[in-house]
Amino acid sequence: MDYCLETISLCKKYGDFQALNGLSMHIPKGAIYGLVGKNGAGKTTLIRLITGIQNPTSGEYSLYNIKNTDMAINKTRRRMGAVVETPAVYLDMTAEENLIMQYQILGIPNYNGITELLTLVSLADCGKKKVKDFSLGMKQRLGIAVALCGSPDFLILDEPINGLDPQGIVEIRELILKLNRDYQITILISSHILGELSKLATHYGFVDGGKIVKEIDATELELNCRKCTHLSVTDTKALCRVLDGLNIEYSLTSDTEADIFGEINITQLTLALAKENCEIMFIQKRDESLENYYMNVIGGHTNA
Ligand SMILES: Nc1ncnc2c1ncn2[C@@H]1O[C@H](COP(=O)(O)OP(=O)(O)OP(=O)(O)O)[C@@H](O)[C@H]1O
Repeated sequence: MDYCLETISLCKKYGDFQALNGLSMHIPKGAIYGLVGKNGAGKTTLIRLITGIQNPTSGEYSLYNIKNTDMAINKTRRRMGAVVETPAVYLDMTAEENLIMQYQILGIPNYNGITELLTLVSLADCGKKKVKDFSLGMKQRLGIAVALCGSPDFLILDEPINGLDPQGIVEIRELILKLNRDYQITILISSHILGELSKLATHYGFVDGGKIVKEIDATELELNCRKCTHLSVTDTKALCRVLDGLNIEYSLTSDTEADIFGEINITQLTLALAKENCEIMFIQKRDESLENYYMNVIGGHTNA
């Protein structure tokens, strides 16, 4: 497998505190890798190490097969863009000025790409506006544009949707998908908002107590998780008779509600229930699978 980033037993100590405790992870090229973990699990620490903001206490990592101890790592890091913690933007400058400044820092001789970048992050009409007047979502998108200035093929986003409203979340999601699909950018997203991650990620790493406790790709996760159809009916006894007759697995969750596992034919079920004078009041496909899976994986582990 061709990895964009591989870490081997990474450790980071802050004084006596072991923030990373032998973390090994593998991000395939082209992936959207969801780094999932509760507060304090070590996500930001990992990102600080791989972006070169801090050094590991022990262990190593390779970026595009270049080890962190290799002299070439600084050059290779230029293939990486990152938004760590809060977007690195200057509030008293306009969006355009922020991008010009980043171009200058990177030594890019002309500013031709700036209009395209602003368009890409849906800020084309706001280039001349001061960032202090931006919404949080706009600041986050500008932060991503700044991270994209050097045309990286690996983008790291630390909790990119924290604090955003639903519209802001959709805009960031669409941008991430576009960068991955149209620009072939590998993306690492740290988040604890599982429902949102599950709409994006092709791979997951579950981190707890400073180490990865499980890595899994989205297809494997799908196979491991049970989707269910949740429904509310007027008569659960009738529902049980019908489901038993159809040999369908289910679980009653209240006097009127049940979860049905596996694929069901809704028409067949509705007709069978009607014959028993039972009506369906409410029906919904549920996909809490990632959350359940996460709880099972994390269960039994505690922070170091
Ligand atoms: N500079 C530091 N000095 C001491 N301890 C630190 C330092 N930075 C982080 N830690 C501790 O290391 C642990 C991991 O922190 P980290 O920020 O990596 O977690 P996280 O998974 O990103 O959590 P969150 O979602 O809250 O940002 C935490 O217990 C934190 O208190």
